[in-house]
Amino acid sequence: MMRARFRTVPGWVLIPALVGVLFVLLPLLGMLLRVDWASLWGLLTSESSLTALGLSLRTALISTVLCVLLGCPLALVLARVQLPGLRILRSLVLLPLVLPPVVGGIALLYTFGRLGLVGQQLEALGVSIAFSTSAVVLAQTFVALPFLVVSLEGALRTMGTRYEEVAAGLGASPTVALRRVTLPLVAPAIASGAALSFARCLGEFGATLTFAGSMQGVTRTLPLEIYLQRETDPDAAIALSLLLVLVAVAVVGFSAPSRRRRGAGFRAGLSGWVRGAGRSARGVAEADGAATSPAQARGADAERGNCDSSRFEGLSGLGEVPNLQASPAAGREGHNGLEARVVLESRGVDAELRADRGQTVALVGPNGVGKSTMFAVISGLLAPDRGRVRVAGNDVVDLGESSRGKWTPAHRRGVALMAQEPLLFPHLSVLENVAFGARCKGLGRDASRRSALRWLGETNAEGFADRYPEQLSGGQAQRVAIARVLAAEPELVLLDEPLSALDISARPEIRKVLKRVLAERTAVIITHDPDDVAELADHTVRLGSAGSKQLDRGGTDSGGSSAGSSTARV
Ligand SMILES: Nc1ncnc2c1ncn2[C@@H]1O[C@H](COP(=O)(O)OP(=O)(O)OP(=O)(O)O)[C@@H](O)[C@H]1O
Repeated sequence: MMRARFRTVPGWVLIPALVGVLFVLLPLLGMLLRVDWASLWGLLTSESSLTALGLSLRTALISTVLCVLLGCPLALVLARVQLPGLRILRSLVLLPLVLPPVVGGIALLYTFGRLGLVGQQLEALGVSIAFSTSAVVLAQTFVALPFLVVSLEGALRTMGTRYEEVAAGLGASPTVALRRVTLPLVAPAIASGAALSFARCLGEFGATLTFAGSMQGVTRTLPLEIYLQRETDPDAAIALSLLLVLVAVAVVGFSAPSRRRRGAGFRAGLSGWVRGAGRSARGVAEADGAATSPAQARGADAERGNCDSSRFEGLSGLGEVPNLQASPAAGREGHNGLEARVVLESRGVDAELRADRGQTVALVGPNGVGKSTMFAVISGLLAPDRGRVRVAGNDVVDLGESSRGKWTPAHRRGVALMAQEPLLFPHLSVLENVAFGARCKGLGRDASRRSALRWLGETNAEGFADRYPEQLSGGQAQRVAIARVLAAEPELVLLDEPLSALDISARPEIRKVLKRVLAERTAVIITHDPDDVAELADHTVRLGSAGSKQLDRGGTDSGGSSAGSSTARV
């Protein structure tokens, strides 16, 4: 019986799809029917066939290694670096994808041939490339490189940079983040790109014939051997073609994404994250056993983002805290908490933010006023037009007309940023995630793990140490993320709505954990939830169009003066 299910594809699409399948499979079937099965083995194991096969496999393997070595950096630059002219460079680099291979062969000949641009110099050094096995490798690499670049660049763009940003906050230099985060996360794309490149190398014909010629044992690869045999021994040509088809099927099968492969889990997680969904209210509610009715979901939405900052006015104060400008530490040169002044005109942000050492400041204000922008500048993810940021007494940013032009990279600031979604590294276990920061600081493997276990204990998450992030509920993942940030021992913790992706029933427990672990730490928390302010914050700063304002502990306007420029929109 046919199982009823929601269909996303109209039924008629199956007909042209089937024609497409037949279009590819029929010629292969036609060839299969012409195979002389009785003499197949003899034809495949003839000396000329084995020589050509061996040469093809050897050269394709070397070329694929070259593609990986050159293609990975190239894809990283194309996907991540912003330079003028990079789009044009990208089109040029990918040209071999659409160029007839014979044209590629001619281009290589006039570059590396005896009289070519580079070939002349090489000849003078006694190195001759054209019509050698090296020429085969060059021709194959030339045509196959774009396959790896395209496949990896796409994966890097889909992945975005947020995992690297988390890694930087935990103290990972760009090189460490590349080795421990980026490359493992895009490993499936590298593998499938390499498999495609390998297949392309195996099938390469036009560029090889033009640039390397067809000398048995030296440059005559399998496709060239097939072409030659077609003239003299069609049965041998068919047998070798069958062999090439089988190798291609195996390679394409390896490179095709499999639902069962672990990498697929990463990709699913990544694409969900790219969609900006994080964990949906429903998903988290199910994971944590919370209610999921539409009314509750609406309530959670209201809690999450669209909270008017005027709600904080109605809360009663929980204790008198000196206002920022009057704070004895504030404004002093030796202030060792946080002092930030940020101007970024393109986002309409001009604001100041201060936090005394060991205190938690709640940063509140309406949507779009610049709270996350402040965090991005303080943590080193975004450069302001002008501004100064001091963390624990050190200038980490000092940019402006009359300033020294100082910009400390994100991984050297001691500022850890925690976002709404936990963003645990999906390829690392919970224990490895939490040990990440300590490892970046150079601590040994065992010591890092011991420290990670201690922090997992602090956040009541030691029971998940051996699990992978995809095996955690939203609340559990957030507890692990808190442990990971604290295990990195940052000078300053920035929390950007850390509870808003959680169902409301999961929030009190995480809030309790945060209250405990943030005590005595310098922290700033962006929140739209008055409960967070009441329970976690020593001070509240509200950003708004009339300037940033110091509120007292419960969120009540304490009458403090504006912390931003009086003329500024904050
Ligand atoms: N990537 C970006 N590029 C350009 N402008 C941006 C970008 N992100 C945010 N902005 C703009 O910068 C301003 C400040 O945004 P920001 O995200 O810092 O506000 P926010 O106070 O954190 O808002 P929310 O409470 O909704 O998170 C807004 O006008 C927004 O449209």
